[in-house]
Amino acid sequence: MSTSQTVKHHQQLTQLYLALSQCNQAIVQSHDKQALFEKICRIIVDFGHAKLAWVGVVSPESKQVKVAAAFGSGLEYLSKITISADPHTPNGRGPCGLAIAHDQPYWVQDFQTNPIAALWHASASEFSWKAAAFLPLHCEAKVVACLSLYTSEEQAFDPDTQRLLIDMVANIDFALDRFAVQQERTRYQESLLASEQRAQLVMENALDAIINMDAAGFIIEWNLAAERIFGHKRVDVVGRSLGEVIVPPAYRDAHNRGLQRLQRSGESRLLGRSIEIAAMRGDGSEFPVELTIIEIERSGERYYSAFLRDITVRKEAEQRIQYLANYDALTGLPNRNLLTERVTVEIERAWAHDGQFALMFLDLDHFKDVNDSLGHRYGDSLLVELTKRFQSLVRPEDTICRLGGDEFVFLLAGAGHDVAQEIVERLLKAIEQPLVIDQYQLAITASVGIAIYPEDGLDMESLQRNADVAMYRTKKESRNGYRFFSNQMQIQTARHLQLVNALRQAIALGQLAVYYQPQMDLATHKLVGVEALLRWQHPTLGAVSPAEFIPLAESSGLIISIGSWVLEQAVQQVRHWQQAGIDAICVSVNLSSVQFRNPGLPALIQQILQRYDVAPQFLELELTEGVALENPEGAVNMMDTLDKLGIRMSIDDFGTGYSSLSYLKKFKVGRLKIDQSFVRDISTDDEDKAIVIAIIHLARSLGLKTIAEGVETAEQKAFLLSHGCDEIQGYLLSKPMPSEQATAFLLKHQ
Ligand SMILES: Nc1nc2c(ncn2[C@@H]2O[C@H](COP(=O)(O)O[C@H]3[C@@H](O)[C@H](n4cnc5c(=O)[nH]c(N)nc54)O[C@@H]3COP(=O)(O)O)[C@@H](O)[C@H]2O)c(=O)[nH]1
Repeated sequence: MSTSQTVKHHQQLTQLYLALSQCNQAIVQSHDKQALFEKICRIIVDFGHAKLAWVGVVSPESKQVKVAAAFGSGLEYLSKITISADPHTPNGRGPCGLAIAHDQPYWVQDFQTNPIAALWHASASEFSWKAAAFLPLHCEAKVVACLSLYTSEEQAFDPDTQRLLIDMVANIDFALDRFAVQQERTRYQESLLASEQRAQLVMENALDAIINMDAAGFIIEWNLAAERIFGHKRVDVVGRSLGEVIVPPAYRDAHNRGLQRLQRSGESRLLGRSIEIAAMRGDGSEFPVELTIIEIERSGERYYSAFLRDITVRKEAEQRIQYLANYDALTGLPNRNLLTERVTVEIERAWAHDGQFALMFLDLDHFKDVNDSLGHRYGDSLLVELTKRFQSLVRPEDTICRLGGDEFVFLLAGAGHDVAQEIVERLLKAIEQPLVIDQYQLAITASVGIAIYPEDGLDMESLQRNADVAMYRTKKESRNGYRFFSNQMQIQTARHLQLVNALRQAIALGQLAVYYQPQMDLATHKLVGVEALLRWQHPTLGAVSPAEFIPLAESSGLIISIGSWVLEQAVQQVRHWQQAGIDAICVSVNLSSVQFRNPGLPALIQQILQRYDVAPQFLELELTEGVALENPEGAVNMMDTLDKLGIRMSIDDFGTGYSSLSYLKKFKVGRLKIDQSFVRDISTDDEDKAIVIAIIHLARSLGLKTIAEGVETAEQKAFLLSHGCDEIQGYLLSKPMPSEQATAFLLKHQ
């Protein structure tokens, strides 16, 4: 190198050192990379004798290099070019792109001729650039930008210059790292601030009480919800122990023990779990809360956040639901659910100690009448009043349950037959005492059935079923009384079930038949009628008595279809007889109360009579006293309607029931049938004689005829004739006969 060249080189290096020192000052003074890039470009041009310097930032996604800062001549050149760092595109394979892609400085000492810079030769000659350098800039060890500088001299970047520029770039890299750290720190601080502000907002607007404590359990934060829920102001509680402020005295020891364990071992059964506990308000009142505690570690210190929700309303609702699930809303008595639980406990107890207990079913007699006549309000009041009486009569260990309606069940703990009997008699006596509700004096009775564990059942279901069976037996036989369950009842219940099931199909299977028993006028000795009597011949059960199956047909509702069928058979039979020349015979058909209450009865009878073209006076309906007197007003109306249709009616089994003479006068009946129980011993029993004579006189005074049933002997017949009885029916004449036999009988005796 010549002397002049050496001097020039020396000057050039001096300039570059100056540029490096300026650059370092710029690094110290700049607060962000944009400002730094701008200063760097200016320094390189001003002190480094470059014609142009620019910094291009690489987009991580598109790899496009965008000018971030530039200084020097030929700035317009930068607006024309597109540079990329993607080596798959032509402008990505230039010196700038390669420097970025390979992460290495790229020195182009002959910029106007070097083929790598071919795309930029024209611009280079336009702006007289001879050499150029491209140096990747880094941030956190990644290439993020490129510093490009152009000189007017070829071969401008000798090794010393290159080293100085590389040092400069290393310093810029250091500055970029620092900016990144600062930026990250600023972002973190901003987000920390934001999250603290958010946390504060959440805390103050939370519906739940949020209480922060230090590790010793002293309150450090107390939000607005805590003020509202506990009735303590923040200023009054911060610094105080949580236990002292919100834990009721009864639980404070336990709270303190838990806190000590937490301090000792860092463990608590409460941490991170949600539990329900009792808390205390400022006024000392206790209330239930749901509590969750979490642990927070801040700068090596442990803190605790307690979240507390007032669950008073929820607890009350739960208690109400629990109550409704187990108690009857009207009387407050346990319901079936609770009874089941208590019976289960009682069974376990009795099983373990070889003990016993009683289950008692109580059903009020004719309670429906109270509801129907006075309204449900009175029905309800009656149940409530009776409940009070029951409660005063049982022992504390007993359970009274209302199943619904007028059905009560008593679980008499440890009670055997004698205790149960003593209690039920007390109860029945108490029920009988009239109850005064408003202006009404109500008299009611009850029917009770009792089953004893273990003889009448080992489980709730069988005890309940058997007590029910016994109760129904009481209802059927007497009402206002009680029965203990017996095996006989069980057998009967099973038979009843069997009969009802068989009866359902009896008509369809042709098992039913109507028999006819003749009736004779005592004065004329002429046959005046027949009674239609139903017979059931079952293939395996044999002949089933109507005395047994008619009540079952009534209680199961089957009597409606069976009764209609009997009516139709009887009327059809009359038609056949009339066609056969037997024309003065009236058929009497027994009518059950269920049929008699059916408003469709008159229309049904009319249809049947029309269908067989039989005049109404050839049909008589036999009603028992009970049927007629169950609802006398309704009976009078029904009888009036039937009477208007020309149908005859009689009162069956007269004398066995309680006859109201005032109603009897209003009933449109033509005959009273003297019950066979009075006829049976008429020759020997003076009382029966007197009753029969009285019935005959009564009938006569009301303008009614009398017919005696069950007449078996000539003696009975003679007695009845001598006392003015009009007609007789009984084995003396004939037993009930099937249709053909009855036809032959009538033909023979007419
Ligand atoms: N609702 C309906 N009830 C009916 C119907 N068919 C019959 N019944 C009722 O069933 C009860 C029993 O009837 P039954 O076994 O037929 O007994 C009747 C006669 O057979 C019997 N009787 C007749 N004469 C004598 C006699 O001289 N001695 C004697 N020991 N028994 C005799 O008496 C019963 C008469 O019944 P009733 O006149 O109706 O009181 C019975 O209550 C029938 O009413 C039906 O279709 N529907």
